[in-house]
Amino acid sequence: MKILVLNAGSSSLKYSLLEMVQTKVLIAGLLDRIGETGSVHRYQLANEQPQQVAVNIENHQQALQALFQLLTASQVLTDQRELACIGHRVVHGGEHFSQPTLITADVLSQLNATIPLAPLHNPANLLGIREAMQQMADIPQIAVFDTAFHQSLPDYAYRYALPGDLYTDHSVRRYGFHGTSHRYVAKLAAEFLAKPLAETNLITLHLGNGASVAAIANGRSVDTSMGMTPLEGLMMGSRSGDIDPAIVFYLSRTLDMSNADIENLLNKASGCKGVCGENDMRRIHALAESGSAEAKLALAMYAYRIKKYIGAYFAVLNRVDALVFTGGIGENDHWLRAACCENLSILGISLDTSKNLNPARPVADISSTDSKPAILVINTNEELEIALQAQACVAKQNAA
Ligand SMILES: Nc1ncnc2c1ncn2[C@@H]1O[C@H](COP(=O)(O)OP(=O)(O)O)[C@@H](O)[C@H]1O
Ligand SMILES: CC(=O)OP(=O)(O)O
Ligand SMILES: [Mg+2]
Repeated sequence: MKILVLNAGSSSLKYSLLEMVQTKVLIAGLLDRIGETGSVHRYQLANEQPQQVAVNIENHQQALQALFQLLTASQVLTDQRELACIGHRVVHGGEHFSQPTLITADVLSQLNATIPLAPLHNPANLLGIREAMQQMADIPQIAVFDTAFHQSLPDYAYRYALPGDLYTDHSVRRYGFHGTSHRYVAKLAAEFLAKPLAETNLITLHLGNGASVAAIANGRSVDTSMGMTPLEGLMMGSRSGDIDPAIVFYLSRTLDMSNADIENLLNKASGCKGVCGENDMRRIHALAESGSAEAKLALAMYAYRIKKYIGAYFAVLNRVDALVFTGGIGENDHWLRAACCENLSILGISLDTSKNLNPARPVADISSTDSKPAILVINTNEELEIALQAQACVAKQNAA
């Protein structure tokens, strides 16, 4: 049984084709710079070297066509009908969607209504869905939401201290994101700790280009750092994370910046990029090693903010079975993991320096024997989690 997972961004299409019986990735790739000059199709077939092909892709329609040509040519999918379903990553599901959902015309129009909540993400996700429905009308298409796992937050965690009608009439609340990843690593963590997920308390740190923390009580998300949009919370590659909202008025009033300028500043030119000019963590370390004071400051700020959330979520959870590091940075950056765990003996956190240097894959405990919580490094797999959830959704539909 094969499932195609699509993650459509405004100028990119990420995909994975999975064989579900052996849970094997047959091919995974990325078409980027859609609609710009110099599009590149990067992909890797199972057990082969990564490939990179220059292509001319003007829109998402052409991107999907190029993808299907490649799937056929490389013989990983000879006929669309081999697909059990297509799983789509949808960043924002609003309050309506807390489960993976079979996409119908009705669902599409409800998804359209979420666009004002996620203007930077959902329009592109929907473009990918529409195009896939055009080109593969007979294959069930399932939406899997980044927000879904966090629908279990209690009201005192998801409400902002704003007038009530902004919530009741305008849906202004914390939603949280990266739920697919937080959920996936939570399952693996519980398995590793040999505890039922429903009895496991965790702090999961998803640290990639976007970054978020979740407090998980008895297997359910009870708080998370991202908010109504993926801009709140931790300092990220190019997003500011938490700031005083009054800075926005100051920028508008004093620097005469437009809403669009400020939105762009906070999303694309802030975070690590704003502080040291670089958003890729590997390059930030290289800059810091070559003596850049700004890069050192960015690293110190990045780790400091994570530590503050760890402290806060200990207070939320009371008992923490494990701290989980995941995402490109969480999985690979031993310096950062050490910096986040430094001087947290008050919480019983104690890292084993040598285990931290080279953790086993896909799950490793890098805590020292006297640490109270385990400290786990877990490779996330959002594509696999989306495929598993899409598969379960189709099975439920078929049973109904
Ligand atoms: N070995 C490494 N050391 C430090 N950072 C790394 C390493 N490998 C990848 N990263 C960082 O991971 C980040 C990307 O994370 P990833 O989860 O792939 O992003 P995305 O959110 O786009 O999926 C980048 O900042 C990259 O520099
Ligand atoms: C929701 C979000 O922040 O996603 P990403 O990390 O992929 O940008
Ligand atoms: Mg990612």
